[in-house]
Amino acid sequence: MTEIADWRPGLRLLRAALRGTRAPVLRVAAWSAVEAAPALASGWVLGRALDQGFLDGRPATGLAWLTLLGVLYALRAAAERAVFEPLSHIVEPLRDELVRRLVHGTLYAAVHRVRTADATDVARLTGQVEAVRGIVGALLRTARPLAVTLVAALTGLAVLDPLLAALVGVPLAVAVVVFLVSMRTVIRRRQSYLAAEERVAAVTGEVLAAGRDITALGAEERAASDVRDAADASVATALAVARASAVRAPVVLLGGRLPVLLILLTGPALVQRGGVSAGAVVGAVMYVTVYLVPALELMTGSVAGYWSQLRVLSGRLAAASDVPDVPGVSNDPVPVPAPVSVSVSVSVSAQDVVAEVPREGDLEVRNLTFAYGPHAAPVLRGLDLVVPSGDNLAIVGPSGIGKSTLAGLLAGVETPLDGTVTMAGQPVRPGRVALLPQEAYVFPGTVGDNLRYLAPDLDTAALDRAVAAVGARELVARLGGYDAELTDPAGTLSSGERQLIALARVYASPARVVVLDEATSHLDMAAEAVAETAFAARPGTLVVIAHRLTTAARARRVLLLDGERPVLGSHAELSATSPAYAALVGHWTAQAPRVPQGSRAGRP
Ligand SMILES: Nc1ncnc2c1ncn2[C@@H]1O[C@H](COP(=O)(O)OP(=O)(O)OP(=O)(O)O)[C@@H](O)[C@H]1O
Repeated sequence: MTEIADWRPGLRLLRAALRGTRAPVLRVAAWSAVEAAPALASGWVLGRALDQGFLDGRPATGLAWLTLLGVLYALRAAAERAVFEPLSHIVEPLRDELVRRLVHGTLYAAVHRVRTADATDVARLTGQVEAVRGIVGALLRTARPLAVTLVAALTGLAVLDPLLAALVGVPLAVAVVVFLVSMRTVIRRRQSYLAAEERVAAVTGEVLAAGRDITALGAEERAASDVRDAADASVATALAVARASAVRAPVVLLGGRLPVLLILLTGPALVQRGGVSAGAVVGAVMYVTVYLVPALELMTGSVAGYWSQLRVLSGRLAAASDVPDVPGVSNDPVPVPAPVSVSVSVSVSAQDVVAEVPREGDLEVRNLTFAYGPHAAPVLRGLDLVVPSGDNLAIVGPSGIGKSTLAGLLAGVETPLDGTVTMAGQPVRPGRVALLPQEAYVFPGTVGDNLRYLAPDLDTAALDRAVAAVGARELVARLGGYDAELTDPAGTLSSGERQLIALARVYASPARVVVLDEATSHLDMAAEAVAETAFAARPGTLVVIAHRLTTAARARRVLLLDGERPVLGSHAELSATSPAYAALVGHWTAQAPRVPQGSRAGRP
């Protein structure tokens, strides 16, 4: 048997989603009080009209009381009209907030793989949000006046005559208890019904999507019987819900009709004995027939249905929008996911770097913090670093630690979340610093156009020197010289050839700082050595994201990004002092030398 799902997460979700609607809720409460006025006063006023007016031979007094009743009804009509506007201010934001939480929770689940989630889920769940919105709206329109009516009518009855109130109250209380107990069964069966409905949708979806395969395998019978079984189970659960809901009839009989019968049977005797007036008996009957019975019918009918649906649906939405609490991070109003990327807190020690006094042309990094997105964990945090003009710095570290991110920040193509990257006191910007990524871009045009892209006025002699320096002379000659047309560089040049052209282009550029982010990865080791040595000898600063031991060994200094504290030093120093660096060197050494990937002759 299905267990009733815990209702609390759903309730918490609804409460959280309704936060911020205090003002309209207060307005609804105020109008509800006005709406309740006739239910509170009607039986009592009718009793007075009879006892002090019509039965006492003073019809004018009786009419005056009835006029008061008319005024109360007019007020209620006004209140019923006025309450719609604040109701919409509760229900509409509820929908928006639920959708927001749901999409967030589903994205979180997809990113962190804590639950299976896809776009279909979001679509299905947003449909359920619409249902919840509709139900909350309906409950506010029905259950709210029902509750105030019940309370008001019972209060009015107790004031009118405590004995008659007891005659009504006892069977009513028993009926309410019976009803609440039966609600558990209704809710449980409704859960089964919802699950069965979803199963029908799932099975039907599978069969429709696999139609061709089913036909090819001759499995039509099997598929049809799967769908039939699911549909039969759904019908059975729907009938079970209907049977459980049928308890409403005895509840209304017990809590509504029986009290009327009791009043009518005992009323004349009570009046004759004295103490209870005829007006009070008529007033009590009015309370029960005009207010309590319809309220009970509503409570056991549509309100019970709405209520059980709301419990089931909000529980499901709560599960789908669930995002675990991250300490120190608020899930509300904008929930923050746990870190997606590998994060590292980077702070190069003062002795290592900050002691260097920056000079003109130095690249200066201060308290640099960067994250991909406002809610992602920082990839770099609090990094301080000075790269002196003319330096040759290799950045090393495990994959995903943030080397390329730092390269982008040094070149000014990424914007820090906090802190600065400056040259001569000015924030770096692309142009003064050239960043060469792993994927070299060669565009259709002449070889010369590509090489002069960053230095359009460069003379041929200077271009020759750049091409020779990075080791691209053979390639340029093979392509037909500077005027040779490259119509489809992506298709005709290998990755290594494209890297050589890009290296020559950056070498020839006026950039004072060059950042090579694995820009020689497709060259063989000899070609890489030529290019890196050329850049090291080039006036200006060189920063290389290193993927080989040789690159780190060639650099003047090495910045190791790993764990909480990055380390800076020469290759020899780090090899001797940093276990993490020694481990990385060991890893590089163990790797077989790469097969040349077409730096000169080879094609990918
Ligand atoms: N555009 C991006 N959006 C979100 N996260 C990113 C993005 N680029 C990188 N990251 C994440 O930031 C972290 C650092 O990435 P980065 O590419 O800087 O590392 P890396 O040390 O250069 O790695 P590798 O050596 O594999 O190139 C990684 O966890 C990565 O998944």
